[in-house]
Amino acid sequence: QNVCTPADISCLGGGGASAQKLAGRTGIRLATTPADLLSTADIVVIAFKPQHLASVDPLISALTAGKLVISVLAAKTLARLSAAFPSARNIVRTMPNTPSAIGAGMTGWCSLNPLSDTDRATVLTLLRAIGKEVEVPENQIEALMGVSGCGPAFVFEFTAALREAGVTAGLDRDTAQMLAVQTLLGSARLMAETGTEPETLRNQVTSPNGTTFAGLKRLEAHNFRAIIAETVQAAKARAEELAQG
Ligand SMILES: NC(=O)C1=CN([C@@H]2O[C@H](COP(=O)(O)OP(=O)(O)OC[C@H]3O[C@@H](n4cnc5c(N)ncnc54)[C@H](OP(=O)(O)O)[C@@H]3O)[C@@H](O)[C@H]2O)C=CC1
Ligand SMILES: O=C(O)[C@@H]1CCC=N1
Repeated sequence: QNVCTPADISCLGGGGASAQKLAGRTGIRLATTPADLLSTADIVVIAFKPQHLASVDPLISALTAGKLVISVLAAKTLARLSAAFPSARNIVRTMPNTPSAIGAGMTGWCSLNPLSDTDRATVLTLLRAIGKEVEVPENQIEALMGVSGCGPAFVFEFTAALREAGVTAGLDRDTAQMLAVQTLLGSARLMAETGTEPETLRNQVTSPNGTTFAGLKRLEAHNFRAIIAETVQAAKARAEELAQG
């Protein structure tokens, strides 16, 4: 989104090929060691798997002194991050989602200490470059993870189910896939661009005793909303469990 240039960014992986590929694809600099990575950095984004936090602590803890650390690690609390990066000038815990890859992400975030005006502006610029952002109290991050962090997977599963239902109903797979994806996209844009409640838009599709009504009755009979509530609750509960570990 042109908020910075590739020359402003350096990356370091964990010994695999991902950082090299990223650098090759984007033109950002591939650092050779944590010291090389962090010597000129002011902001450090950590994006490895949560279970790697313990093993990278000794390498980078000291090197983050005075820097702003931004974490995307699921289930790693600000207290845990603060223990790992005790001399960072501040720490931001984020929960992004995969649509950020195309600038349509949704990121929830919170910070260890109130952000300075400069750091807040930087954080907002970075997060808005990949989609929308919302600041939430840390005790809401697990709930937010259940809705928007894991949510894309639930939406993809719904899309696949809609496609398969189309195939069962007599469509070929490619046509059913196109219908399902465009229906999701169009419905999401209609909600986002009009700001209208989904229930109102649903009602606008539903003629009395018509075809949509017949379909919605089946969703209700199978407790669609209860299933979704259980799904989000399970993700939230697992996130809370992992945060304890
Ligand atoms: N997937 C999602 O939807 C979401 C994921 N997250 C969080 O994002 C993080 C990354 O997840 P994801 O992208 O799926 O994971 P990936 O496995 O795709 O990426 C992990 C990255 O971490 C690097 N890495 C591994 N070990 C180290 C190390 N010791 N030091 C530095 N880098 C290392 C890997 O590099 P290499 O190839 O060199 O090993 C790789 O680039 C996780 O913490 C996850 O909780 C948060 C929100 C949503
Ligand atoms: O499943 C996970 O652990 C990560 C966190 C949110 C989305 N994916």
